[in-house]
Amino acid sequence: MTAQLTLALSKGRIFEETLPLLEAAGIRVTEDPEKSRKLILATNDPGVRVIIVRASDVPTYVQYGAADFGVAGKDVLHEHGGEGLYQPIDLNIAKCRMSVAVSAGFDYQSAVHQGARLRVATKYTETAREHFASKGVHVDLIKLYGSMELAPLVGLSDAIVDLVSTGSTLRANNLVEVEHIMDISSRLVVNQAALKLKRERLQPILEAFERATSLKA
Ligand SMILES: Nc1ncnc2c1ncn2[C@@H]1O[C@H](COP(=O)(O)OP(=O)(O)OP(=O)(O)O)[C@@H](O)[C@H]1O
Ligand SMILES: O=P(O)(O)OC[C@H]1O[C@H](OP(=O)(O)OP(=O)(O)O)[C@H](O)[C@@H]1O
Repeated sequence: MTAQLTLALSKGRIFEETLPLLEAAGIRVTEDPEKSRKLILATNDPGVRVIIVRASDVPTYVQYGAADFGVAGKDVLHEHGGEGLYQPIDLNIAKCRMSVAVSAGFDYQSAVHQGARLRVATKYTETAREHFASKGVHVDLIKLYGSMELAPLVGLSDAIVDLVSTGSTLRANNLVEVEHIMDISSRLVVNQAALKLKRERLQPILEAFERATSLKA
């Protein structure tokens, strides 16, 4: 009997941008997560199923082997730490950057140089902690789960650490990007035990993903 493979994806951009890669491996998801409330989706391959989880939960499902493989942003992987995960391929999808942003009138350089504590609101506390520690800037981190752009506008924080792509969310809220922390794209992550035990099933899919990714680059 061939092993069943479970792929963890989040709804939205990661699901949409992974579909062509799956197709390159001959796999078609037969249900639409935007239309269905189902969390386990079938594919045309009876040996492969897709589970729909929150973007930030993908590494956890894969780490514990509840999914054999998944797709997660570098932002999410950096926060998770990557324990128990093999990360063979940068899929070059869901591309954006992690940045520090402040209200347009805020003098960030002076605030940083004066050595005062900076209040920083973010969902990405580990990444922010590392970034400011490497610069020797003292920060008070305020953990948020979304709509980070609001925090400086209502006095919750001096700065935010968030993802930026087109910059339109920052512009719409009169914020400016003052530091680029890292470029972000999504990676394929594989459970380390599954990589050994289900290698025969996984390998052709990983190879197809790799080919499709390099063709796109
Ligand atoms: N504006 C963007 N442009 C391109 N890629 C993005 C953008 N925003 C986020 N991403 C990338 O896509 C991934 C998934 O983002 P998505 O918005 O679907 O989930 P999320 O709302 O950040 O996560 P969660 O549901 O766990 O809170 C992010 O982890 C990031 O790597
Ligand atoms: O620079 P931009 O192109 O405006 O993208 C940046 C926004 O995208 C992400 O949010 P989210 O995924 O909630 O928003 P989206 O799906 O509307 O991009 C991120 O947290 C920013 O708020």
